[in-house]
Amino acid sequence: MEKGKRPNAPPKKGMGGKKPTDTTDPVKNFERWKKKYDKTKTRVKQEKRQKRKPEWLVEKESIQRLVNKYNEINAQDAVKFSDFPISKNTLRGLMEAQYRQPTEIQRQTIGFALQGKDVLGAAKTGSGKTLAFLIPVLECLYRQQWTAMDGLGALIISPTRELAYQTFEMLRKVGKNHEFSAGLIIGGKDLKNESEKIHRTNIIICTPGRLLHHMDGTAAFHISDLQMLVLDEADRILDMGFADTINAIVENLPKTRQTLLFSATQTKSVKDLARLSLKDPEYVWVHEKAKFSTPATLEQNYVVCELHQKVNLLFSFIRSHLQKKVIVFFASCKEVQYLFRVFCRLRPGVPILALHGKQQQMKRVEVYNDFIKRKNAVLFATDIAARGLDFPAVNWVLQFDCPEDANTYIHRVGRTARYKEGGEALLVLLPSEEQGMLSQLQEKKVPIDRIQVNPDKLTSVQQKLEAFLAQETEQKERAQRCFVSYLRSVYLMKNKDVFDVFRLRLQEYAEMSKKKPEKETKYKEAKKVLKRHFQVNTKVVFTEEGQVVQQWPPLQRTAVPQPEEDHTPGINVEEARERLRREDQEFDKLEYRRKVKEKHREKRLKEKAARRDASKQHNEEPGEAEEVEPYIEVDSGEEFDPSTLPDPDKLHNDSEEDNQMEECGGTRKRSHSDSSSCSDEEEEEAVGSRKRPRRQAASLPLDTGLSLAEDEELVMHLLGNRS
Ligand SMILES: Nc1ncnc2c1ncn2[C@@H]1O[C@H](COP(=O)(O)OP(=O)(O)OP(=O)(O)O)[C@@H](O)[C@H]1O
Repeated sequence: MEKGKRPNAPPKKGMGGKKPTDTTDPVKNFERWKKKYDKTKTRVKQEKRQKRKPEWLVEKESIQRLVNKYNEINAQDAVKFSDFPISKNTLRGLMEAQYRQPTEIQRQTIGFALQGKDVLGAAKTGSGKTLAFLIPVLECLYRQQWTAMDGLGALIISPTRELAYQTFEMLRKVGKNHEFSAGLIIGGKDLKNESEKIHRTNIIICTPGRLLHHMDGTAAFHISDLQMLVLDEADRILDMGFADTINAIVENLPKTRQTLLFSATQTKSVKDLARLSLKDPEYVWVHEKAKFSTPATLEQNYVVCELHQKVNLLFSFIRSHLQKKVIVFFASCKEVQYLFRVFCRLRPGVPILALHGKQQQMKRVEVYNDFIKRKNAVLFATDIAARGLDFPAVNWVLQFDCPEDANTYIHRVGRTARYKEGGEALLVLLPSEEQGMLSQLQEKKVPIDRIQVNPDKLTSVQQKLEAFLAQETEQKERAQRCFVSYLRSVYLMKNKDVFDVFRLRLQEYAEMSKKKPEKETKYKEAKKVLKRHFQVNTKVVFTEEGQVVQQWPPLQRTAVPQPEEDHTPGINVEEARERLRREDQEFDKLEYRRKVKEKHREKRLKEKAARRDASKQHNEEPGEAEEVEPYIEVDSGEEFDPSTLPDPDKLHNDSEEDNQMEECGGTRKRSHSDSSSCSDEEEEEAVGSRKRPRRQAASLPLDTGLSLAEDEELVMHLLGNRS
């Protein structure tokens, strides 16, 4: 008997009142040992068997285990990516790229997509839509153990090259542990090289025009096994005139595919596209009930500013935000090109970059990467940068020109305040645009306040601009074209409540200011400017015999007699301005007369052709009614189609900016770039209805697509304002 123990004391109770294990009973001990031994033996046996299995079988079994869990997915409870039945390879890729927890759109989409459903997804800008479709793409191909031999498995269509490039980079990051091949098929790259590789590519990220090109012309391009189609920024794809292209592409894809369609904004055309391309889709509209349609961390304001003060406002803004990263949006390529040059010369003290649709592809990528890397810089851009681009740490978005509509506004401001970060946005409105734009923004749940700018506090760059223009005829020409291009873009805007070219105060804008300072002051100012040694870029081309070749676009020939030579030192700005004004008037009148003549001639030809057709039809039997195809209509058709308008510069066969300064600020660097003018909807791959008339326009006399009376009204208005 043990010391201190009462003989009749009850046995001590363990947890739950169980009796303590009796270690003295040999039979029970043996049974316990046997059980453990059997368990270990089975495990070891299993492991051995597993080891003997070929790798593909092990993988197949693990895939099957994942697939079995698809029906149990509970998106509401998913906190980490690992809460979804996702392959180890994808999970590792996500972790390595520092993505641990899914965002709302990812949480709500991934489950449906894994279950094989079609999804129509919408969420605010910067909310992580890219991963919401990249993860299902990777899983879809992994599930099927897709290899290079299987060819194309997934197709991701983006509206712009930059967005396609960005998605490609993201795919490379999160998909790096898989063995799929991926390719970027966008315009501006070597078509032959693409064609050679295309049949071995499993995931293609592309822009619509280029894709159609390959579908039509590359023999090795097979899409019959396609498993998944993704349409990213679908509304933008349609806005850019790619509806027919997308229709043609979708028609050629196998019906058994899965389709995911994403956009930050929903439009009627997206719904039409969804109807045609998706089967019983799941609608994932993450922020449908949100109070505002823009990120909560974004602060938004607008200012009302007269047209002729806008450049001063921009300069003053940049000067007071030198340590920030800013994107400035303009309405057309011409404006970006012209103001980029002007601001380079003004040297605001921060690097300025320019991104627009008519730069060479290499240049575009270079600018894109450059802006990503910089801590403080200003990017002048057209709407090619408005959608989807994920530049890190952008502090400000300034909209120099009013956006086409509230959706474009939302996408533009979405370049800042991305994924939980903060950001600020400033919209510059003309007095005539204020009411119409504000009511649109309110309707779209955009919280925006008006702020006042004291005009006296603005730095005027007026004098400097005048000095540049007086120094450089070419620059003056660009300014004119920028002006016309701006007016044209305003004239072509559909929403006339906001954009009314006839309410613009053009005279002030054309002259920048009516105020005439003292003559002496101007002279002094011009001398000061000269002292600062502004470099003037000129390009002179010689023939082999050493003769100077006429520049292209042709310089505006002098239409007024040359004044006698002025021997005063420096520039007589007043005199130069007056002469330029008179030249403009004369030149415009001559041009106008020529265009009207052309127009009449063209009209006569058209009428003749119509008469010929009519008589032909009369002789023919009446045919059957045209078959109606279920294609998507983007526009109502009542509206005027701006794509039928040529760019005024196409008439000049614009190849002006060979020797363009592409970046300026701290360091000045010269580089070659092709650039001609375009407004930005003119992404050069646009092969749909928008592009073709444009190409023809380059060789035809000016056809604005408007009626003769409308043409005359617009031109008379412009001339009237300038005389
Ligand atoms: N789960 C996540 N965890 C952390 N960061 C994320 C996550 N998902 C996305 N991000 C980051 O959020 C940013 C925005 O993502 P993304 O570009 O996919 O947004 P978006 O919704 O497509 O925006 P937009 O509508 O402007 O195209 C990116 O920088 C991305 O790296």
